[in-house]
Amino acid sequence: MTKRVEVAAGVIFRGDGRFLLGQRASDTFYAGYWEFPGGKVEAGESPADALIRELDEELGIRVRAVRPWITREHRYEHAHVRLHFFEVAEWEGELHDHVHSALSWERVEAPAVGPMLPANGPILKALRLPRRMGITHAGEVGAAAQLAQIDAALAHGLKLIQVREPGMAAPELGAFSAEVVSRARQHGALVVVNGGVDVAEKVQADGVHLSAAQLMALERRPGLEWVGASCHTRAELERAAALGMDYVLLGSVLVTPTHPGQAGLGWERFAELVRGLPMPVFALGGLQPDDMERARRAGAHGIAAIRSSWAQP
Ligand SMILES: Nc1nc2c([nH]c(=O)n2[C@@H]2O[C@H](COP(=O)(O)OP(=O)(O)OP(=O)(O)O)[C@@H](O)[C@H]2O)c(=O)[nH]1
Repeated sequence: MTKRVEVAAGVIFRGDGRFLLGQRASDTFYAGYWEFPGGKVEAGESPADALIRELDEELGIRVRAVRPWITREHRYEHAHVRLHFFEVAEWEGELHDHVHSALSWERVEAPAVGPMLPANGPILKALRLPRRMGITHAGEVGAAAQLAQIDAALAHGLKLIQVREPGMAAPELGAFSAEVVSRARQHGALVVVNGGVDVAEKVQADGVHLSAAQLMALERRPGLEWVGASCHTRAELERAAALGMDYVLLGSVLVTPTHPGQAGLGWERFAELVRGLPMPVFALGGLQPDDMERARRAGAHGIAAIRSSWAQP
């Protein structure tokens, strides 16, 4: 039987948005491959404590705060590893590497070094996913007003939009989505369309967003670059993981104006539900831009919002 290994690894960002990779030394498995700093969890240690220890031993830095992010399993020839990825939120000290043959600060859009450890492909893809998702509500404000709000938000740096217009019939949804895609392209932003794979493909969106019901009925992941789904329960989250979704939305975290009588999950329950998942999770439901840190400390990749995404800054 292959041995099972728990590993903690950290994504360390610096001020210009680049993140750190290390090249494995010549006396290890996969020598020359690139990895996130980290290492094995020792008996009696939590993955977060292991990461703090490893980053001190490997890089000589003292980590003050980590955020749980994604957990993935991979079978190597030598071991079956479970990788607990964290984002390193606060650290001190100067980097002095003690274990890698080289270090490199890389851009999330396109890391230039390689090859990467085989388990890390989905992690690098997840890093490309923006932290904020704006969800449209043209059904409420009208298509022209929504497009104007999108232009303003794109100009202010929004990089991910979900077109969600349950009131539009297919032709109208197609025309509206095509408008959103053409505007987003000019800003290098991604668009996922909620409303079926056909519409998403027809308008050449970057991806498709599935409802929880569509997710539960799905047999295999559609072929678009980004496929995500809305989830409310652990069973839906597990189904999304099994089908290889690139991201999910989980909510409602707080009480929202659209569902006033419905209690929110709250951050504690949110954190419990997302623990150990292999894909990034956006927190959704009554959130404001400055809820970002709270969400990430609870294990979210970022936040998704309707109203607060389109409010004038
Ligand atoms: N640190 C780190 N390990 C990773 C990443 N991705 C990944 O698959 N791994 C795997 O997780 C394990 C990390 O263990 P390690 O770095 O403590 O140990 P190692 O393989 O160098 O061996 P050793 O400590 O026994 O000498 C290795 O099997 C490695 O291939 C990653 O991004 N960072």
